[in-house]
Amino acid sequence: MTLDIRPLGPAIGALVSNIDLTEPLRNTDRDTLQTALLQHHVLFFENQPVTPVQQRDLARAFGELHIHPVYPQHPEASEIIVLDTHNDNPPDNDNWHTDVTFIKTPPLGAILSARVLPPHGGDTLWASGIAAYEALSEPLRRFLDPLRAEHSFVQSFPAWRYARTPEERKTWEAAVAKSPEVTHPVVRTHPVSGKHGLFVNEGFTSRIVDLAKAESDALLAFLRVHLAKPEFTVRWRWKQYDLAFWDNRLTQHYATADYLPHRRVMHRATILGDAPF
Ligand SMILES: O=C(O)CCC(=O)C(=O)O
Ligand SMILES: [Fe+2]
Repeated sequence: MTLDIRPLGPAIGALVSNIDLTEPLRNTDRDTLQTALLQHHVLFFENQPVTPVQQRDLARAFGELHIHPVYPQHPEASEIIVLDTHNDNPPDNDNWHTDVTFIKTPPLGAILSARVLPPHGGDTLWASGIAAYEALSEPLRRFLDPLRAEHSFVQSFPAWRYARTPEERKTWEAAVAKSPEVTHPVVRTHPVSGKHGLFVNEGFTSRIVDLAKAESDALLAFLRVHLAKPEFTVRWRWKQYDLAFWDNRLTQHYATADYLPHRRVMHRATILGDAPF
C-alpha cells in the first residue's frame, strides 16, 4: 500500500488514504505523514477504528504525550482525553484556539478520533496561522513580529465551568497552581519549516504585553476575525472513526457547538512540543 495524500484546499488540510492506523505505524509512513503535516497542517483519515491504546501508540510515534490537567482520561490509556459532550456537559470548544498554549512548551500536535457523533452538526474547523500571517500587509507584519502575548489557563478553563463539584475544584485548583501565566511570541517561527505564523488565539491569549489594554483588545479582536477567514480554513464533517492529526504549532481549530441535545464523544492524544520562538 502506498499512502495517498490529497489536498483539500490551498492553505490547509489533506485527506490521507491507503493506510490502516490500527496497525503499528511503519517508519517510512511516519516520515511521510510528518512531511505531509508540514505541508498541509492537518491530515484527515477515514474509517480508522483505533482503540484508545492504538491511538496512544500512534501518537507516541511522533513524540512524548501530554497529560491534560483537567480533561477526563480514558480508563484504558491515561494519555487519551475523553471529550464527551451532552446536555449536562455542554460543548465549549467553539472558539478559535491552539491547544494548551498556557504552558511554556505547547503541544507539537494532536490526534483526534471521532467515537460517537450527533446525527448532524459537530463539525470542526482548522485555520492556518501561516496563511493568515502571510496575508497581512508588510507594515502590520513588521509591527507584530517583535510583540509578545500572555496566555492564561483560566481564560479557557474558568472555575464556573471546570470546578463545579468539590472533586472538580480540587483538580482545577491544582491545575491553576501548576499553570502560571506564560508569554509567547505573537508571531511564531515554525521550528521545522521555518515559516512564520500568527500565534495568538481566542481561547488562551489574554493580552499583548507590549501594548495598552485597549490596543491589545482591539488588535487581538482583529487578528481573531482575520484568522477565521474561510480562505485560511478547512472544515471537516465527521463520520464515526474518522481521525484528524494536526500540527498544533501554527494552526488553530474551532469545534462547532450546534448539536445539543445530542451527544458527541471524541478521543484526543496530545503530543508535546517545544518552546515557541
Ligand atoms: O471536539 C472537537 O472537534 C475538537 C475539540 C478540541 O478543541 C480539541 O480536541 O482540542
Ligand atoms: Fe482544541
